[in-house]
Amino acid sequence: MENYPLYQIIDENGEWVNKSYEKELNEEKVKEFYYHMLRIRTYDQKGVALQRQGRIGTYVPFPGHEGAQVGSALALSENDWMFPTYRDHGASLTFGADLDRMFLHWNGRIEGCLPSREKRIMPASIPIATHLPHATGAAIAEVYKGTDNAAIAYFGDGATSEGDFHEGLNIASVFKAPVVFFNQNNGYAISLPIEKQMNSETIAQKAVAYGIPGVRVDGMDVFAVHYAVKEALERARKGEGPTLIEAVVIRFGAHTTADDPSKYRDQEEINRQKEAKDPLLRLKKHMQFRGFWSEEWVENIQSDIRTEIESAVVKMESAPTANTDDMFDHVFSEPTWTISRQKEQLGLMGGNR
Ligand SMILES: Cc1ncc(C[n+]2csc(CCOP(=O)(O)OP(=O)(O)O)c2C)c(N)n1
Ligand SMILES: [Mg+2]
Repeated sequence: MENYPLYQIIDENGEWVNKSYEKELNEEKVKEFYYHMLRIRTYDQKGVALQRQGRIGTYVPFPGHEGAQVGSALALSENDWMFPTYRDHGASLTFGADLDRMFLHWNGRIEGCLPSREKRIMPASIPIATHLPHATGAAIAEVYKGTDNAAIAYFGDGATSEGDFHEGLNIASVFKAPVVFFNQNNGYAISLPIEKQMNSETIAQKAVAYGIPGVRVDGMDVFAVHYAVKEALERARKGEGPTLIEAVVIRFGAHTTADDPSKYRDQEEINRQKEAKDPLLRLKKHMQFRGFWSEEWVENIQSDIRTEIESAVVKMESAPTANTDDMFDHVFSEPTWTISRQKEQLGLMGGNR
């Protein structure tokens, strides 16, 4: 742990721990962070509500992760590559994914599942860690093309126990690929606590095995995440290779809406943590003491965000029902016989075309 101290810029009271970026963190920039965190939280609340009302399928909530997702996404440059997981739609939205299409994704429409047209954002990886070698490949391709674009891969603590994590980091370090491995350590892989998942004290220390820098950052501190990722991206663009960042976060909600966390976590403790550690609350306290906070400003942005989200929901609900053929048509460019057979069987069972 001593070798990987937790990097912080503001503490739980919103006060400075480290003033290195004080000048850059002016009112406009601080408000930009808050705006995006509020936007993705509002989106997330809508996602859970829609699932509970039976209007979308399973939804993956991310409260507690807002600082990590916004801080990292706002560190990227226009043409960088983002490789998110199922929990990182907050990061995708912040980087520029289309909100309307994000809701279509939850409704099973194919338009919502294809790579983003707006930005270099890959479809969310549901298989754990399989996208880490892909991110490494995209980063190496940018080196071949002679650009200074980089890639960022998002993944959880559980993902670091997968072979693909090792393969992605190993090859990236050998080729000095411009990629940032951005881990959100929320201490759980579904219901499995981290102590039962791994024997290492931190995730950052796993960087040693690949000869790359490992950075441990307070993931509830949006500023600390932002500058840790920015510094890693700068190293990547200079040809200095990958970095492993461990952002320590608390997942306030369920793993997905199909999970009941009261079976394996003390809900009272979570409620205490929400009050003490919420990344939005921390930023609000910081803004208050710097005189940047205004209720009127928050009400205005909140109202704009609600309008934007409600309009996306209307578009989602007026879109045609998802076509079951889409599940098969986008797996291979030429379908294998097993895929063709499954598609035919589902059609006979009354698949939806
Ligand atoms: C290759 C693979 N194995 C197992 C699963 C089932 N699974 C879904 S989420 C999950 C836990 C992942 O935990 P973590 O990496 O910590 O991410 P988090 O959900 O906490 O964001 C598992 C095992 C999967 N999706 N893919
Ligand atoms: Mg986890």
